[in-house]
Amino acid sequence: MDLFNQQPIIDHNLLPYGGTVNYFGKLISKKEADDYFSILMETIDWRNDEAFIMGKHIITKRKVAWYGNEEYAYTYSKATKHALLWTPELLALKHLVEEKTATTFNSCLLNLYHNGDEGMAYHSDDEKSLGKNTSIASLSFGAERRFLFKHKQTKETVTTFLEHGSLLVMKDETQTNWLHRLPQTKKINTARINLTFRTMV
Ligand SMILES: O=C(O)CCC(=O)C(=O)O
Ligand SMILES: [Fe+2]
Repeated sequence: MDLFNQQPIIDHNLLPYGGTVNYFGKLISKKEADDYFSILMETIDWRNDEAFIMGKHIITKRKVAWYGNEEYAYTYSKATKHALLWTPELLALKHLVEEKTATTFNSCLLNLYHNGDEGMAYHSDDEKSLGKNTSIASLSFGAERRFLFKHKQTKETVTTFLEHGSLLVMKDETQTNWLHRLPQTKKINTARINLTFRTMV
């Protein structure tokens, strides 16, 4: 056994209480992450996200896509979406993430932020279709962006950075007790792709 070539055990929790967030850092080399970024840009069926919020039809600047083991249907903000079937690259990334986290996932929500003008407001991924205390594994490619957590009761915040080729895992009661967001920033004018692997129940 090569003791110097072992993967470090990721047991550091970014959250002080009420959930578990593990940041695995750069899991994928720069070269490979660059390749994934270009391939995902080209092969994913990117669409502007639609929602009906307080009677208004909203179309986001950010683009999204949804892939899975099956053509799952999912309704949120009164818009119904259907999952597409895995592309070869998404399937390879799913296997990599499953191996690192010892968890299985059956779907993936993808986000494309063209630049720092685009972000995501505070929310929890606590929809019924995800079940309680679900694990969500988030892979990032492209521009490094800040990522924040805010506790629903104490309002305490935790901040981290999501690097090119990195993996972040949110699990246990994280979605019950904490919100998360990707803040907009004037400092970034390049694109970021994010993949969140999830388990639909
Ligand atoms: O872009 C990110 O890192 C987070 C995306 C996110 O929170 C979500 O899709 O629910
Ligand atoms: Fe989220």
